Amino acid sequence: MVFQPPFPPYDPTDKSGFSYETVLKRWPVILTAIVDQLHRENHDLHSTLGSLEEGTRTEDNARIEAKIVEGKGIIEKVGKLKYEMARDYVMEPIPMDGEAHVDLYNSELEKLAQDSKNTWFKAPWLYAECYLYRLLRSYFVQTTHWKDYDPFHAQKLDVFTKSGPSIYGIATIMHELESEKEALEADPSKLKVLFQEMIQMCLWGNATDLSLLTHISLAEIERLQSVGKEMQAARKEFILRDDQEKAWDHLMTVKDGRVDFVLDNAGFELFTDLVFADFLVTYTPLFTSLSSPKLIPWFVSDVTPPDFSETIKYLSDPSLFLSKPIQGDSSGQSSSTTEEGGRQGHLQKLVDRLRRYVEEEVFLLSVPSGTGLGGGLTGTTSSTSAAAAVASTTAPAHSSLAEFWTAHVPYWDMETHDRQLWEFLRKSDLVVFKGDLNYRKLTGDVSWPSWTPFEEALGPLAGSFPLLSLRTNKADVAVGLDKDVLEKVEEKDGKWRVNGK
Ligand SMILES: O=P(O)(O)OC[C@H]1O[C@](O)(CO)[C@@H](O)[C@@H]1O
Repeated sequence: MVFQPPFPPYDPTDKSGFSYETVLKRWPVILTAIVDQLHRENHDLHSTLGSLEEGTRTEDNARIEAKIVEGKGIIEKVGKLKYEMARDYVMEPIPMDGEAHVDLYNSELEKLAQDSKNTWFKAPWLYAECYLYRLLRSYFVQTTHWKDYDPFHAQKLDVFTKSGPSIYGIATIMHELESEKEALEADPSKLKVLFQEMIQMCLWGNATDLSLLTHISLAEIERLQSVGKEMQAARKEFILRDDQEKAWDHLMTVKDGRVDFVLDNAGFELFTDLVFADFLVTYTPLFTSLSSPKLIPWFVSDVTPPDFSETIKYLSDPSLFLSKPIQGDSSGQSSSTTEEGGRQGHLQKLVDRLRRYVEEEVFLLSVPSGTGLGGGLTGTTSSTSAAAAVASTTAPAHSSLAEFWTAHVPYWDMETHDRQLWEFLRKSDLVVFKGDLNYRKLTGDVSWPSWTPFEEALGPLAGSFPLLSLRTNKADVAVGLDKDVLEKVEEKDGKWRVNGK
């Protein structure tokens, strides 16, 4: 039985909504960026060919030429898609490309056709956006040479390299906290304050405005302890709600427990997720942290299995960040060498610990190591399956743990659509859903009145497992607000639903 919410889904037929703006302006930009990226790749391939001597036609040449032709084919498809989208054409069925969910997406498309909602400006936004990324994936999967290509990879890496200052800042905070470990462990109430600060840090990792990250230190923790809840609330600091306090109390008592992260963006946000996981497995009795990536390039910047390994690798490579200017440094002067070395040392220590957690399978990915795009194993597979440690007792086959996240299905239907995954998450001690899209899927992206309690908006998922949703607002749906708060926020900032602040 699928859940029927009492409100309609957001869709672009409401021209004042964010989905209209997205279909009209934002998706075309994303599609154009893919075309530009492919042109660049093809140009590079041409240059490679050009640099080879006349008459040296090798197998490699033939392969490069074939890849260029296929690249042109994808460019044409993306261009056609952009044309049709702008003109509100009917959305075509996804071709049988051998990867997940073709039938699921296409049968939903047929249902939408019955109500004449199977076009770009009429389909529910959540469905259409997920369909878009799945359709794009089919263009690559159907080729021989671009199957493993992530058209967003260069963008993800570029953003990551610009996050150096925030990454170093957090590494230094973690370093300082480590030196206070004894004081923290001796006083669980300090750890609770730290938990709420970690949630903040992990939350703002999802924002575009990284300046909202706070500085955490033992002194700051003690100050927060001393001012108490009312003062914190008055200063608009984030405080734990009662149910979050209960979740914390549970985490502190559970033995060999597991925290799950349903990941969102690669790079800096993934780094903050790993730091939060590091805090949880280091300071609570939690034993493992299992992260769920997306199996295909998704919403531009989401973490795929190759991104996960790459992030850990690049964090160890200072050259990636060191050339970048320090954000917020108005002096225009670069930091001193000693300072640089100190920051580098703090990051290295943190990264060594993260690496060790990965090696010791304290940090697990929900797919085997070496999983490539689409879920297949790449040639670089290591013998250990990352999911194996968990799988040995509790997990179903890896694809069941990963595929659901690239379906369009609201999470209230998780039990119906992917019972194995639902059962698996039921054994988790905390499931952290990162980012806006996960929030939209948790609430079904329907137009709930904003004072609807979060639990109600979760539908039948409520109570399945302890969950924490960390999202900076990038879509219209928002629930769980008191009416007076809603009124104030509407007055203060007309764009609060979508501007991520
Ligand atoms: O990375 P996040 O936080 O999930 O954001 C993705 C969100 O961004 C958007 O593209 C809007 O900015 C939404 O379509 C989507 O919900």
